[in-house]
Amino acid sequence: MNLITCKNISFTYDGFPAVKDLNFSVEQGDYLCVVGENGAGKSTLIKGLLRLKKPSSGTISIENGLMANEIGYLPQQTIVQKDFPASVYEVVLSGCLNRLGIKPFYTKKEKTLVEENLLRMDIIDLRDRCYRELSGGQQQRVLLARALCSTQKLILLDEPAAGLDPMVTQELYELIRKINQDMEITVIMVSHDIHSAVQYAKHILHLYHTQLFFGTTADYKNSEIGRRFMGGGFRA
Ligand SMILES: Nc1ncnc2c1ncn2[C@@H]1O[C@H](COP(=O)(O)OP(=O)(O)OP(=O)(O)O)[C@@H](O)[C@H]1O
Repeated sequence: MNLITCKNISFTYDGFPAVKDLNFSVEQGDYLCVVGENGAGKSTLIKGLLRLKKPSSGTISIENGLMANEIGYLPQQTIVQKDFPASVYEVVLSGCLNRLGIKPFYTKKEKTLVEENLLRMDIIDLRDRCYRELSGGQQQRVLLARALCSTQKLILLDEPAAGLDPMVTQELYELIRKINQDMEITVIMVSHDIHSAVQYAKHILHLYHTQLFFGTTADYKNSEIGRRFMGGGFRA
């Protein structure tokens, strides 16, 4: 069953094309990696899926009862975000904002959800620590727990492993795999790490200002573009 269907979507900035003619769909339970070189249009697409940026043409259909505010999002980390002066608990609790509705305060239900996700991400011991004092890997676990408070259906991750050392990166990918397999949450992840992308993802979307490939990971590995990109010798 499709969760997201994109038909002929294009995005522009001030009239200049950023990425165009994207046609792909994401099924419930899928794990899609969006790959491509710098400036290919990956983050722009993520902003489109989050409704932060409107396509200049084409349609994005969000289906199967998924509301736009039920998407968990782990943004690309900026210096400012890394320096956020709040406790781990507060950062994770803020992921429940979309559940508040007209309620003025968080209830036991949201607080229980926060505890569950702190446990799932193995960061319960960090709950009272200041977010900005944590290591990069710990910060990403906090942001994953926050994203899981926002959704039971879909998480979007923009370069979650950027700046992490190889061991912490592997641990993070394993956590994301568990979120996908054990919690049955659909994953859409932007990644520069093509080798891990083909190790974990079920589908690959390769962009370079347009769609160069969309299909299963097995087909991507056997494709000309997949072989070239994995070999490091890719030029569009
Ligand atoms: N706010 C903006 N204003 C103008 N142009 C932009 C803006 N954001 C992105 N672009 C342009 O849109 C194109 C796609 O950028 P985007 O950030 O989506 O690529 P990306 O694949 O995510 O790159 P990276 O891997 O470096 O993060 C690029 O040509 C970029 O210069």
